[in-house]
This record gives sequence, C-alpha cells and structure tokens, in this order.
Amino acid sequence: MAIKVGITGGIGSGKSVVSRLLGIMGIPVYISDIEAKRITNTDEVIRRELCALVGEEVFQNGELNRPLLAAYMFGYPERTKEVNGIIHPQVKNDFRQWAGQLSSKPLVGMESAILIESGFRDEVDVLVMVYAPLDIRVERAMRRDGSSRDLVMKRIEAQMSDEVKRSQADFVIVNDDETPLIPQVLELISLLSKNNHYLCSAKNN
Ligand SMILES: CC(C)(COP(=O)(O)OP(=O)(O)OC[C@H]1O[C@@H](n2cnc3c(N)ncnc32)[C@H](O)[C@@H]1O)[C@@H](O)C(=O)NCCC(=O)NCCS
Ligand SMILES: Nc1ncnc2c1ncn2[C@@H]1O[C@H](COP(=O)(O)OP(=O)(O)OP(=O)(O)O)[C@@H](O)[C@H]1O
Repeated sequence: MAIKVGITGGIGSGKSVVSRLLGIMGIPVYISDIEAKRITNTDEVIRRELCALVGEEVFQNGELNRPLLAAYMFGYPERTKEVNGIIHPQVKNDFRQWAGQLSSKPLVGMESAILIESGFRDEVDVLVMVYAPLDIRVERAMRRDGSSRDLVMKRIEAQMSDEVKRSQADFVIVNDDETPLIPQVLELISLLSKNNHYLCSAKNN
C-alpha cells in the first residue's frame, strides 16, 4: 500500500515546484487543480449543478468559463463554499480511484492549496506544508498568472491561514527564495522511503 503524501500551502507557495521535484524522483502526484478542471469539464452532475447555481453561461462551447466562475466565487465565502461542495466530492472519489491504481508504489502525492479545507486531510497519511512568506507568494502568483494584487488577495482570503495549515501539517518545506529547496525535498523522500531500496547492488545481480 502506497504512503499517501499530501502537499498543501497557499497560492504561490511553490507546491507545483515541489510536486514537479517529487515527480522527477519517480513519485506520482495527483494535482487537484488539474484534475478538478478535467472533472468539472466532463462530469454531467457537476455541470448541471454549476449551471443551476451560477447560470448557463458558466460553460461556454462545452468548456468551463474559468474567469466567470472565479469572479463569481472569490470574494464571496458562501458562494465559494457552494461551488466547492459541488466539485470536491467528485475530486475525492477520483483521487481514491487514482491512488487505488497505484497501490504498488511506495509513495504517491496529492497536491492541493485547499487540501485541509476540502476535507482531504484524512485521505493522506502524511501532510507536508510548503511555506513562503505572504509578500513573496503574492508577487509569485501575480507574475505567474499576470493577475492583479486584488485578484490574488481574493484567492488568499478563500484559503485557510498558514498558521492553521501549519498546525495540521507533519512537515514544513520552506520555499522562501533563500532556503535551498531540493535538499528539503530529498530529505522528505528519504525519511518516508526508509524501507525502499531503489539502488541495485552491483554484486547481487
Ligand atoms: C475557479 C476556477 C475555475 C479558476 O480557475 P483558474 O484557472 O483561474 O485558477 P486555477 O484553477 O489554476 O487555481 C489557481 C489557484 O487558485 C486557488 N484556488 C483554486 N480553487 C480554489 C478554491 N476553491 N478555494 C480557494 N482557492 C482556490 C489555488 O491556490 C489554486 O492553485 C478554478 O480554480 C476552479 O475550478 N476552482 C474550483 C475547484 C477547486 O477547488 N480547485 C482547487 C483544488 S480541488
Ligand atoms: N524556489 C523558487 N524559485 C524560483 N521560482 C519559484 C520558486 N518557487 C516557486 N517559484 C515560482 O513561483 C510561482 C508559483 O509557484 P507554484 O506554481 O509552484 O505555486 P503553487 O503553490 O503551486 O501555487 P497555486 O496554489 O496557485 O497552484 C511559479 O511561477 C514558480 O515557478
């Protein structure tokens, strides 16, 4: 049975970078943002419920109108809760199926900015928080998405505070543009893979 590692952290903290490093090290990672988008575009129940909540225009030419949904929900906590309530249960089912197919792997990951808020804490065995100071996160997200500060701040307000995230995490990876990132990821992997041996002995083959 694979050990399931949750990777969380606020927008711009560097979860995707950490997930990419894990991927390079042979650890499959379920990227919730990507999978949530795929599921939202293909699941008929989600489509029907989102149309009923937001309006038919939330899908355009069969595809989710992301800027429209983002404008509808971010900045309105009640709306965010309703949208999450439509999408997240399906993501949870999908993650379970995905992880089930990879049960022979020693480690698998699940990345989500809102892993705890969406009720995924119990789906993972170990929770890692990727931390970066707020000002750095905002600058990174603005640069990456070409977004305004206001848009980034609205998303941050829809996410749990770093303090609460940290209190639920087992490990913290600091990604503050100063602390070297790769040694932390390597140490995490080696800690979680104590009984796994990837390297073959040259003598015994
Ligand atoms: C609102 C949507 C359409 C906006 O799409 P867009 O391409 O602009 O953003 P993207 O999905 O790449 O998300 C970027 C970042 O926004 C933040 N974010 C996304 N969804 C949420 C949310 N429901 N609550 C808080 N923060 C969120 C995360 O930090 C995320 O990494 C999209 O984020 C979405 O469908 N969200 C609902 C599904 C969801 O909760 N996804 C998050 C993981 S399950
Ligand atoms: N250590 C780093 N050095 C240089 N750039 C970095 C570093 N960490 C992150 N970045 C850059 O900052 C931006 C945000 O990082 P990333 O996409 O990994 O954040 P995230 O936590 O996945 O955010 P989101 O919640 O929006 O998905 C990206 O453009 C990424 O390349």
